[in-house]
Amino acid sequence: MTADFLSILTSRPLAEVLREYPIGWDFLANYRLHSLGPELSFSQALLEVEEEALAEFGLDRLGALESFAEFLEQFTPKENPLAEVKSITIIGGWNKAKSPEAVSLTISAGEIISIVGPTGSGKSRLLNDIECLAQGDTLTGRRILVNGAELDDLQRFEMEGKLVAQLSQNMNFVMDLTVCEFLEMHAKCRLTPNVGEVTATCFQCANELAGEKFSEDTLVTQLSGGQSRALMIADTAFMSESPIILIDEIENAGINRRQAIGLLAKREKIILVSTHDPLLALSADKRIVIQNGGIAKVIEISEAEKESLGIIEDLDNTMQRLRTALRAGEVISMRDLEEPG
Ligand SMILES: Nc1ncnc2c1ncn2[C@@H]1O[C@H](COP(=O)(O)OP(=O)(O)OP(=O)(O)O)[C@@H](O)[C@H]1O
Repeated sequence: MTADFLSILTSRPLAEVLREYPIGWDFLANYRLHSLGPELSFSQALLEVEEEALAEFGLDRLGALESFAEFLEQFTPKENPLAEVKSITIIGGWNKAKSPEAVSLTISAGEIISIVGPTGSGKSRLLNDIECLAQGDTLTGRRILVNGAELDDLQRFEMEGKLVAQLSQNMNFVMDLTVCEFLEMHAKCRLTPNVGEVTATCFQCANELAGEKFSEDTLVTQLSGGQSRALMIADTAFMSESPIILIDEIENAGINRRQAIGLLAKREKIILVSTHDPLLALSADKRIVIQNGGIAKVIEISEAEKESLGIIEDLDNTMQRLRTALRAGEVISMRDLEEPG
């Protein structure tokens, strides 16, 4: 791969290389080479640079060429085979009573699956099995296939941590960055092209999801729980390469939950949401019902259930309105309950 970049740097005009790999400007700036002739190849342009100028950085011409090639290799996103995750399949294990789960469920990219069940029934356990790509070695005995195939230990090790992004209830930021700096840092770390455009989109989208607006200059440590969740959802939707998103409880986050889930699904990701919230449970394509540690049913959301979403949304809006009114110190009257959402 470095050899490919050596060949690019010796054959193609520098301007063209920098258009394709803008990160190269950082290297040139670091070595005070930013005013090299753009119409020449990097190796030709180097001939015009004083040897002493390079020696200052402990380099000769060949060293500078090799360093630039290595730099470009290091900071160029590699093809991500995980982006090609088209489906996962959950092969049932057993429930807490050791009865088998008679399930083989395939979930495709772009599908939303909700997971419902009583408290303590095993919803988070199912999310954990998916996150660790269980191969019959967790207490449920489940196996998770990727694109229909079992994973060997090496593939599992390579994929673990990259396949799945978890959005959990509590988001605590530890760095004192502004929202803008935080998004930019993420975009750069993930080698996202068009950093400015992506961070602007993320910011706008997070603000649409959050109940209360915040500015680009707000410190992330000062965001409310709901605002933090909204920021992380937008960040995951636009910048994360993980093809699977696991969401554990967002009902109390004070954000537009349906819009958030829809946004993630639009990015052709596999979404699993563990929830006690009827609005979220019915906004999915299918729902998994967990009982006593096992998958008891998989229900396809019917047209009739989808039709009921309008009424549930009205009820939900009424609850939101009451919350807002109570927070603002208002007194609730029967009219508040009757008003349409
Ligand atoms: N099939 C199983 N066999 C044995 N133990 C299980 C099984 N499934 C879940 N458990 C265990 O049951 C406990 C409760 O499970 P879990 O935390 O996943 O429940 P939950 O549905 O997410 O609860 P909540 O709604 O309160 O978040 C955990 O200790 C989990 O490891």
